[in-house]
Amino acid sequence: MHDALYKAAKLPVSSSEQLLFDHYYNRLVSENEKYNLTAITDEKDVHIKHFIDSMLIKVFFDTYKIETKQKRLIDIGTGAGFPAIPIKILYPEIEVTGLDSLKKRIAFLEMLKEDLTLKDIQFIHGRAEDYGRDTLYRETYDFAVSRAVAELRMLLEYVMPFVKVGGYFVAYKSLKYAEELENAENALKQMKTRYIETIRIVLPENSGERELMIFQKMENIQKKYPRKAGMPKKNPL
Ligand SMILES: C[S@@+](CC[C@H](N)C(=O)[O-])C[C@H]1O[C@@H](n2cnc3c(N)ncnc32)[C@H](O)[C@@H]1O
Repeated sequence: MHDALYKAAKLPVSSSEQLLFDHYYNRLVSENEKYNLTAITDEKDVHIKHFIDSMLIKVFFDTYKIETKQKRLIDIGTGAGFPAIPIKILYPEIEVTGLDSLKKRIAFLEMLKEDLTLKDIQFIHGRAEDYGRDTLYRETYDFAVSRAVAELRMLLEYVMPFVKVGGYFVAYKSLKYAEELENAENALKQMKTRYIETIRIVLPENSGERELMIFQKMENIQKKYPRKAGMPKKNPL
């Protein structure tokens, strides 16, 4: 149990939720070799840098007084489930989708979903650029999140096609966020997205800081976006 860490981060995690995180930790470490999940394996570090870090979206929800009932959230490039799964544990009422282009990681997440008996969460295997054109997913999410996937100008083209008009994108970034923002002027324009602000949060135990960049989609985007898989990276907006 890592009660004190969660308290220090002002995260109201119950003892049953703590047990889920303990279980998640054990699975991450025991399956790491097979699925190539994380470079961080020290127990306390995983709690801070993966679990607590992922749940920092709470600061955004609280600051903007956002109602989370009957809302849908997608995590682009979720990897071993970050930030999607800790968000699901803290906000069970949110319907969550985790998308990743690595099939192995999706297999791990399916196993974890059973293990933790998580409900209303789905994992999809494929490229963001492909699913972003699929009408089952396009412009159907209230919130999108993404951590450690791509530079902002590429990331906006991956992510914003999924977000409803009026919905938010919370990009989990670090210190270089201002430089990335400067380079994203055209991407923001094409993605009909406005940058609102960056919320800076210090992690417990001197474990660094997190910058949450908040964006909002203002209008539908042109059908030609996202461009075909690989293009946003090869020729960023
Ligand atoms: C460095 S990992 C980060 C994983 C997780 N978000 C985290 O913070 O621990 C980046 C992940 O993004 C996925 N990814 C990269 N580009 C993608 C794309 N275009 N569509 C879907 N997934 C992508 C990769 O497969 C990988 O699992």
